[in-house]
Amino acid sequence: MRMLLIHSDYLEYEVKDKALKNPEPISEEQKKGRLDEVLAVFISVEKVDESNPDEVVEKAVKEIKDVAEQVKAERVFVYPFAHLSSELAKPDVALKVLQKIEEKLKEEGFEVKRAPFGYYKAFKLSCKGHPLAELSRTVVPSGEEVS
Ligand SMILES: Nc1ncnc2c1ncn2[C@@H]1O[C@H](CO)[C@@H](NC(=O)[C@@H](N)CO)[C@H]1O
Repeated sequence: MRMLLIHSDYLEYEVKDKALKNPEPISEEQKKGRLDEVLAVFISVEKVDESNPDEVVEKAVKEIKDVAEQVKAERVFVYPFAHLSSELAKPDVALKVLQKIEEKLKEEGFEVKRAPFGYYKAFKLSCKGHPLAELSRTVVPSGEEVS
């Protein structure tokens, strides 16, 4: 899994079109979303993660929590982003992983939104620009190699 973490004044998105034949079903309300004072986490779930999705969820949540504590962010925006890897996991696995990351971050006490999966989306982001505002992390199941 590849993650790009951007500490932001805000992130907002608007769903534009289907990017998959069967995207995640969403309500009218989910077609737009915004969070202020947020750690935006753009995530590409990778094929290597398919060998142990639950473990990669745990590792990702740990990394996100660690960065959120460093930048003092209480909100997290989980953003499916298929552009950080050329070895993507299948959509059904990827969606489940992203849903679990969202769920576990909420259990940790964060306010969390997750952008809809399987769509083209317009988005606006205001990066804060401090030294820890732009970070990347890679997590893989134990025993797998980071490519
Ligand atoms: N392995 C994967 N990891 C993360 N997201 C994934 C994925 N496989 C499919 N998606 C989702 O389907 C859209 C089309 O690839 C993706 N859409 C996007 O990445 C938008 N930024 C538009 O390009 C994403 O929602």
